[in-house]
Amino acid sequence: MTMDFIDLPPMLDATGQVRLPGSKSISNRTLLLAALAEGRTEIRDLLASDDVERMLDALRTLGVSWAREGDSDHYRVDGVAGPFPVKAADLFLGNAGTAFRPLTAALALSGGEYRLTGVARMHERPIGDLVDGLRQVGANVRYLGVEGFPPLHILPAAIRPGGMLRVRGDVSSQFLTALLMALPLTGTQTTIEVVGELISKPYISITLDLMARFGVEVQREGWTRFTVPGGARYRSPGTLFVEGDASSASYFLAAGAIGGGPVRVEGVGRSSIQGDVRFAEALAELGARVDIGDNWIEARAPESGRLKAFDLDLNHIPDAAMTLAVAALFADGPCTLRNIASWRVKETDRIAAMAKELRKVGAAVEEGADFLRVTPPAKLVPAAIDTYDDHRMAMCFSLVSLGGCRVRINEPKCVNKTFPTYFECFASITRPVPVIAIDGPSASGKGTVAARVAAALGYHYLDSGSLYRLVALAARRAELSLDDEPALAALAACLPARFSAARVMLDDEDVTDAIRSETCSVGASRVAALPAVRAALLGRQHDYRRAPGLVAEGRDMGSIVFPDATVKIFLTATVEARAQRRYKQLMEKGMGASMESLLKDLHERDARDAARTVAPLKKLPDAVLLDTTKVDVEQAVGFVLDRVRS
Ligand SMILES: Nc1ncnc2c1ncn2[C@@H]1O[C@H](COP(=O)(O)OP(=O)(O)OP(=O)(O)O)[C@@H](O)[C@H]1O
Ligand SMILES: Nc1ccn([C@@H]2O[C@H](COP(=O)(O)O)[C@@H](O)[C@H]2O)c(=O)n1
Repeated sequence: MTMDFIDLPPMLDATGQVRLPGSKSISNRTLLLAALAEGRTEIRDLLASDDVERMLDALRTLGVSWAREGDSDHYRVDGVAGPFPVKAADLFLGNAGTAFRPLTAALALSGGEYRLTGVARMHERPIGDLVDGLRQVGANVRYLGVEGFPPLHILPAAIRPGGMLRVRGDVSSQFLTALLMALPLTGTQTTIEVVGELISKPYISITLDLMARFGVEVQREGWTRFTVPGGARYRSPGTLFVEGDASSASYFLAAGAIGGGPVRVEGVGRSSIQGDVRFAEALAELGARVDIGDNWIEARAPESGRLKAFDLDLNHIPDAAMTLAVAALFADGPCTLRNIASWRVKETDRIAAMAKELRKVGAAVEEGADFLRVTPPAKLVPAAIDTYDDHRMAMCFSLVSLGGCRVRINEPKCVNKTFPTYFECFASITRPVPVIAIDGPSASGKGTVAARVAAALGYHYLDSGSLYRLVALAARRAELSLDDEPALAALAACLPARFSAARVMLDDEDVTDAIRSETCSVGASRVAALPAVRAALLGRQHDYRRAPGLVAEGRDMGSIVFPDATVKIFLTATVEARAQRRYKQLMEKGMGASMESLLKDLHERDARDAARTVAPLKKLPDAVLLDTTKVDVEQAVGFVLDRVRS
């Protein structure tokens, strides 16, 4: 099976504005409350994502009528004014904790028979504390697999009126949320006592706030006792606007703090009911300059340019805290994230996953049951990041690209869980390090023009042909056959080559002239036709992309190596003109040559470069043609610079 991935190039900076998608926590809570309420609720700006779809699908199966206004994010839900009318159903809830837990509670009190299943990871996420709580009021909930975990079988039961039930608060606050939202279905006063220290309290605040908007005021004594009044019934508030997702805001605010900024997120602000808006405070403690309005937050890099090391208790912002773990890569010292044990039972074991992936980019990481300590590396290392079907892993690690380091995000579609357009939004506020790609046949003048353009712009310069020439030379010295693809690829992967000033070194030998010999030219063109050799040289070429920019020349710069190049030039000249230039060049270097053999060699190399199956030389539709047959070097350089500046 092939792995899907997205490659993020190193970014120059981050600045701009993002309209946030709706909050997942508010969207799924609002849908459930609207479904159980009396009357019609108009929900504006509902999040469009996998988790919300799971909830919408389930509600429809359970007999709730809802409709979407065209393609918009506006929905109309006709509440059923009490327990669900459909009394038997099988529900698949994916990996949506915000659907699974509250629906479990609401269905356990609905007097029907239901089976609730999810993806494999959902079946590894504990639910025993919620089931124990529901059993205390008489609910009949059974485990279909492992005791304490989904899938669940819910059966009709006589719910005992009133009284008291106890639930653990130190594993997931969603258990308490689920009970609170479901208990009004009993119609009797019930008090919930929280056992253990309640984690993620701000999420309970969201629950209480939304219940109140639907007409049910829960009495709270600290964070230990919650009383749902008798006779409480949900009533539609009419229209309800879903705030932007504060956890999703964290990636963009961190981008502003790391990549210069300012980056502004719209949809959350001072008046938000989401606990994760307090990520902005944490970022400010790291030295970022943060401004906040009623419905927006903006972040910029610290005055000093570098984030400060931190040691923070992040229990109140468990989701957004993940963003801080990656922001730690950009801090001026070791950073500690404390009180994050709940990460272990999320979409994946986030402490273990975060530690493993941070190490890949060069950080030193210490992990404990409920903490992470991240020591940033002196220099980030390009890596392929695994995402564990966890949207937040994918979104967090996009920030690595702001450290001048390319990063590959494996299985990026996991962002669909909460933010399907995440990578488009990230692209809209970031500027990749620009690349000018100049491709063309041998002796067309690519190298000469590219080097001058790079000098004029102060950019780095990549002569990709020299890498193939080096492989050919090293292969000859190692007496490798030019047909032995695996051996040549292994050689290419660890080529001991260095480029210093205008000299090319192989080990400690200056091979600048040696790689220009006709034998190396022919050898280069042969090894360049081997896919494994090309693949082995790809990462090395990508590493040339560094701020402030790169001019790269070769045969496949615009097509394969830097397909997102800002400017693509196909530089060519007639084969006769090219042969003459090469002849003159060799004569000037005191090297003998014959026009006849040069013409033959160019014809052969052109044919081989154009005919090979991998990365064949050809002009791309998005490349600009520059024929230099009758154009001198100055004019050619001017042409490219005009394109870059236009
Ligand atoms: N527009 C031009 N007019 C005349 N001579 C040129 C022009 N462009 C380049 N040259 C000369 O042609 C010779 C070959 O150019 P250069 O080495 O830059 O080509 P190249 O395309 O990089 O070749 P290769 O692919 O073999 O490395 C050089 O001596 C260079 O000075
Ligand atoms: N991107 C590239 C660059 C070069 N090649 C092959 O290497 C040979 C030598 O390149 P020069 O630019 O130094 O002439 C060339 O003939 C190509 O076969 C390539 O495939 N891709």
